[in-house]
Amino acid sequence: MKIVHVENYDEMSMRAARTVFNKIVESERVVLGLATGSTPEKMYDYLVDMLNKNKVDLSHVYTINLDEYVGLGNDHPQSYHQYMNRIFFDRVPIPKDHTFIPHGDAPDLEAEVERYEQVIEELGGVDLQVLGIGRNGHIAFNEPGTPFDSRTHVVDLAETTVNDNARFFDTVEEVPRQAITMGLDTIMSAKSILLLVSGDEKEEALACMIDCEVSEELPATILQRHHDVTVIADDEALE
Ligand SMILES: O=P(O)(O)OC[C@H]1O[C@](O)(CO)[C@@H](O)[C@@H]1O
Repeated sequence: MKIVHVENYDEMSMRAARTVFNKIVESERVVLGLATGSTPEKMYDYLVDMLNKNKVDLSHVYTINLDEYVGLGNDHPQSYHQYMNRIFFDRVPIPKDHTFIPHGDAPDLEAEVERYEQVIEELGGVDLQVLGIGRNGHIAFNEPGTPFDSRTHVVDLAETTVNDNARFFDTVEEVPRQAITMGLDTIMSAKSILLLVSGDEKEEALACMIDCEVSEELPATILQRHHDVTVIADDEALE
């Protein structure tokens, strides 16, 4: 695991954007695994600037997102579909039919998780997976206790996650209690992983991810077993 220690959120975002940009321009075809949440927001801003300034053609780029809330339709303002449109897809010339996110309002959730795994397989797997980490050590929406061999599945969100994500909704009652998420084994199948960590509220989870024994109680520890993980973390997260 390679740890890149940066000063602050801005530098983390710039470095991450550069890594994704380089991957895009150096590849003939690339599948990016994308994350949502607060952490990657500025990375997307920088990436949009870099792609547009350099007039990069994106017809060879495919994206597959980690997760989506159960019960939110693709048009719901707090859905990850809308987050991705706002922050990235609507701002760059990526073909919309190259972008994939689970459907949180699918009538048959089990069929939806199977469909999503099939999509990943048909794309040929993820080349570069961008990840954040939750305060409780979750990656994507894989909460503590999630089996390491999990593929895309439906999860019950931990109370801490519901509370943490309440800031994106008007009230905590509006936060969905379930999500569809890529599993830990799905994430570990990515060829390389870029984990972004910023802020002192992530300090404990990050320290444990690096040093604790690998355990399903802190899902991110599984990354210790991946052969190509780069962590970009700022001062506050590493202190
Ligand atoms: O970046 P944030 O908003 O702190 O979230 C951390 C992680 O939590 C999630 O938003 C899920 O709760 C992940 O998608 C994200 O990587």
